[in-house]
Amino acid sequence: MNRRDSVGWRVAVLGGGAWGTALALAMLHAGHSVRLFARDEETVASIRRGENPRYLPGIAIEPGIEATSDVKTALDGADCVLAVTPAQSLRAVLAGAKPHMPKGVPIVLCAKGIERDTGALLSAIVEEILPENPVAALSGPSFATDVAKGLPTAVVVAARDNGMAANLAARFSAQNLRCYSSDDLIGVEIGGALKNVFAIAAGAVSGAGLGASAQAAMVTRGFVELRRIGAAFGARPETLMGLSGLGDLMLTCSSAQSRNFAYGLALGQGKPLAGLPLAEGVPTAGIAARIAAERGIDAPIIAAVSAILDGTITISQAVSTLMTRPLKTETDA
Ligand SMILES: NC(=O)C1=CN([C@@H]2O[C@H](COP(=O)(O)OP(=O)(O)OC[C@H]3O[C@@H](n4cnc5c(N)ncnc54)[C@H](OP(=O)(O)O)[C@@H]3O)[C@@H](O)[C@H]2O)C=CC1
Ligand SMILES: O=C(CO)COP(=O)(O)O
Repeated sequence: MNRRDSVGWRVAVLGGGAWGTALALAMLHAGHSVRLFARDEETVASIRRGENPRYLPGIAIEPGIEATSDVKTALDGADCVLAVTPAQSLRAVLAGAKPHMPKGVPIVLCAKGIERDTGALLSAIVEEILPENPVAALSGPSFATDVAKGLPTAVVVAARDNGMAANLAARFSAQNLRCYSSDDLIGVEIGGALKNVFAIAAGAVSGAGLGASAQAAMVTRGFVELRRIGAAFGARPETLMGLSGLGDLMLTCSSAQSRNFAYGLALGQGKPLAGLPLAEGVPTAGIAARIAAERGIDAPIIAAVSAILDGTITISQAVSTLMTRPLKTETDA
């Protein structure tokens, strides 16, 4: 669909954090009416006042966004639902929303992660809890503050059905949000989930003062691991070379604006980690390491990040282990 043909939808956003609020603004700017569900009354009250100081300080929230702490109200009459809570709480949020979920409307995953306890991709959770709703994912290089400020970026919207992906991409696109479409749902999910693990690693490399060369080498070899795991899940290589793999990796592995990078930075500097903002790569590292081990996928950087986060090895031990692995050709599988 050409974006000119799209008419305003009623979009429900589940999640009143940084990304939920930024996407609510983006949807408003794309011509939709928006209801945002936040479980926290104070967040609802702030958004109604025109701000979300806890999650998006300094950003004005336009009055068109209707905030509510009642999920039924948020979902009533929705044409489309954006799921924007952390990956580890998606299951609980969808279970709470299920009795009020309009039948057949697309659920668009905007979280990035793999469920820690089950190894499930987020699309599998939607399909399990809401089998009557088609699932899509929106991912790519997009810091919430950038999008909320209306700075330009490009993302990808994926669904198994190409027509649905193209329809959603057309409807979500606005002057400063260019949405590409893809039918590689799994590829888009894997790219977004795993880049967070390498963003933590990049931050740790920076924080530990290992140098820009080490950082570039680590991100490049991390991308090899991302592609290996992606291949095992059936992701297409070109998807992982795109916005949701390489694009998001470039963004979050190079900027302390990334919460995952900032988490790694603190780790590398030996600073306290308690109280830092959400870093999705933390739970995803552990489960990704387990998945790689179980499937026999060589992913030493993911294993190292997981072990560092568990406290079983130090960063310098991890570096030593990675640097003394047997030599091989660069393109070995
Ligand atoms: N921020 C960003 O730049 C981007 C984030 N993302 C992804 O989006 C997802 C959400 O991130 P983000 O919005 O930034 O996170 P935040 O930490 O900013 O906000 C999380 C929000 O989810 C809510 N929440 C958490 N658990 C539940 C629950 N069980 N039920 C209802 N609400 C819940 C929180 O509510 P409460 O305040 O009550 O705890 C809060 O409103 C993550 O997967 C992230 O990787 C993707 C692209 C960009
Ligand atoms: O995914 C993001 C940007 O695309 C946001 O990354 P962080 O969660 O690391 O801030």
